[in-house]
Amino acid sequence: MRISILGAGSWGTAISLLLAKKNFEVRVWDRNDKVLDDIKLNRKNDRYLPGITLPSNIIPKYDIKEAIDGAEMIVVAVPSHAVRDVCSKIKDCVIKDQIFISLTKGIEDKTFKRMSQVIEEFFSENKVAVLSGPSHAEEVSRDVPTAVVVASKHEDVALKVQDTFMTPNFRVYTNTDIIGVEIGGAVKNIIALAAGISDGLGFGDNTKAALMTRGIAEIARLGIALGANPMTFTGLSGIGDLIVTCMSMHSRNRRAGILIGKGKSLKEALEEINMVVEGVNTTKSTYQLSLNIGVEMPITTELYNVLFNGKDPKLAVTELMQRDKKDELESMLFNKVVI
Ligand SMILES: NC(=O)c1ccc[n+]([C@@H]2O[C@H](COP(=O)([O-])OP(=O)(O)OC[C@H]3O[C@@H](n4cnc5c(N)ncnc54)[C@H](O)[C@@H]3O)[C@@H](O)[C@H]2O)c1
Ligand SMILES: O=P(O)(O)OC[C@H](O)CO
Repeated sequence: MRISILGAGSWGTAISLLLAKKNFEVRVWDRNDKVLDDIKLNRKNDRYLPGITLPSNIIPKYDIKEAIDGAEMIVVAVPSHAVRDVCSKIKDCVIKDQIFISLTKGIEDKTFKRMSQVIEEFFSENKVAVLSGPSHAEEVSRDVPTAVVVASKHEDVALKVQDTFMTPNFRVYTNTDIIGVEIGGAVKNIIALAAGISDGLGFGDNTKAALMTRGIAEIARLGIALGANPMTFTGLSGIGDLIVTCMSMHSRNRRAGILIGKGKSLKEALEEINMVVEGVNTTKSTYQLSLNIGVEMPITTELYNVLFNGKDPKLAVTELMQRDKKDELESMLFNKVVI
């Protein structure tokens, strides 16, 4: 089988390697020719996944149309702000049997669409799946045991993707709740940024546990309001991805947060990380979405003010701590409005 990967960043490259080890023909496209040159000439991607050798059945393609030609699956691995543009580049050459798999974690600015919805807007006749869960590229590329989830409205597609991606060290579960899987994967990046800020400010494990627990409560509140199954937030793309992103030093979101907590500006932090920090754009879109649909998201709101209104992170923490007194179970009664 031929599989096309659009985006040779860390995750696109790690997934290319996983699929290449399964002997698929993997065609990789990236907008950055230097990355493709490195794969072609040196069998490496030093910019995004240093120290990993890439086999010869990962074939770099400089022309995106050539990259998707004859592919049974098209894997979208670009940052969320680029998904619409990439879809528009291939809109005239996709055929309806090709399955899309989104690896991207984000909510589009202004439209508030999940990534699978952006893809479906262009390719309404194609089936779409989403692969998400706690999975840092650096560990997957070293075959560290990892469990993820594939979600699709179409069970046959979820099962096919599960078969295609599963390895002895990469365990893939299926889930039909694509809304919950995408909201969990996108919004945990907001909480990971906040957790990093807490670490950077020198707060402790108690603070981070509080952020994570109250974080999953607000992620679930939003997801359920959008029609997700509450159980999804107890799973790999809910609490699972939240744990790995808030705890791991591989996480770009957490690392950016640490830098901000230590006093760097958002711009300085992003320059230092030099890879996509999805939580920044997702904070903007999610904050606006939560206002639009009336879902209370206090951590997201405070982070929005820190990132975009210059609020002192310490004051944000103080204000989170001093909100009105609450009953825990009542505060977790989820909004039933479905939009
Ligand atoms: N890195 C991980 O461990 C990991 C794991 C799971 C999911 N993800 C998700 O995968 C997505 C991609 O992340 P990544 O870690 O591979 O990012 P990255 O920063 O490592 O690489 C980004 C890639 O996207 C390309 N790109 C950037 N802007 C573009 C544009 N405007 N048009 C086309 N291409 C563009 C870059 O050339 C680069 O190849 C994100 O949504 C991320 O949340 C990442
Ligand atoms: O490095 P991050 O923070 O973008 O997180 C990567 C993945 O989403 C972890 O599952």
